[in-house]
Amino acid sequence: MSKFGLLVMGPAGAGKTTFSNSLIQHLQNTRRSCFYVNLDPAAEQFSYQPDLDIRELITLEDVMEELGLGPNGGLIYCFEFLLQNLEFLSEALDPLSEEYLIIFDMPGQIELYTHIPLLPSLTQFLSRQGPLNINLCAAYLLESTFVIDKAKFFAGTLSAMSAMLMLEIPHVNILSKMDQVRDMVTRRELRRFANVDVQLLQNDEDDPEARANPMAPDALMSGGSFKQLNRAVAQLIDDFSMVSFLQLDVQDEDSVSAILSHIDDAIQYHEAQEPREPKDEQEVNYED
Ligand SMILES: Nc1nc2c(ncn2[C@@H]2O[C@H](COP(=O)(O)OP(=O)(O)OP(=O)(O)O)[C@@H](O)[C@H]2O)c(=O)[nH]1
Ligand SMILES: [Mg+2]
Repeated sequence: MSKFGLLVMGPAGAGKTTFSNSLIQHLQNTRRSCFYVNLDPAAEQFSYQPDLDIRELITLEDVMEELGLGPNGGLIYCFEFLLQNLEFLSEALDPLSEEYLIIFDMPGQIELYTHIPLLPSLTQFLSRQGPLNINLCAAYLLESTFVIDKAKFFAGTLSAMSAMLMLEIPHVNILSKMDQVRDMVTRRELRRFANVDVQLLQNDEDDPEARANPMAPDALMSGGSFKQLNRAVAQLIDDFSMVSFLQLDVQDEDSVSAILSHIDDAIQYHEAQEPREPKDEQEVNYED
């Protein structure tokens, strides 16, 4: 039988730990079991004490001090060390039953999600292709405040897409910290960002505000070669047409619950919890 797990990923400060905590709170409120794994070797404080913590194996601080590495090199060393000591994960996770949702709270270094092949190796080990046989889903968080600066938003969208393509596991993208943008952007506009309407990236050519303030980020985006780059990025995202975002407000339990429903669907959690039908007696007789 397989287990269930969620990799909470995304750039630094996107709200991964806060989301993990609100998810744990919601799971507890709805009497579901969860197992919280911190995989950030530089994490400092937690509202919920992790059930398993990479810092018991290795910490970024020790690596930086003892090997003289910087924070990014140090993080890569920590993940390589984890991959050489996978029994640290399997000893804790193997005994868990399929009722548990295992939440992996990941670090925010963006290179982990773009070009370094450490996460694919880790997911391979955790997922159904590996010995732990976990039905895994990735949740990629992007700060909703990025919608204020379209170039930033689309750069973030590309990083989400890169993680999706690299990990090859079910994936939900989430715009986090929605409380921070509700008063700044209309619902209609937010919907366009959530559905990744690539026209948003191309419309600035006719934007009078951009023309009035040529140094504003949106105006810079409409300059010659940048315009061409934007068109190419828009085309790329459009070609894949598989990026959209759910909207998360951690203060609102309904919002957390709606996101969990998407995750449950992706990992087919409820199907596994349904009691299995006893074999039809007639069918057994017929087979006999
Ligand atoms: N207003 C608001 N602030 C938030 C929300 N989620 C997180 N924050 C704040 O954003 C900051 C970063 O949140 P974290 O949850 O630590 O983000 P993280 O992605 O785990 O960060 P790293 O692990 O350092 O990459 C903290 O100051 C949080 O209080 C949110 O939904 N709304
Ligand atoms: Mg964190």
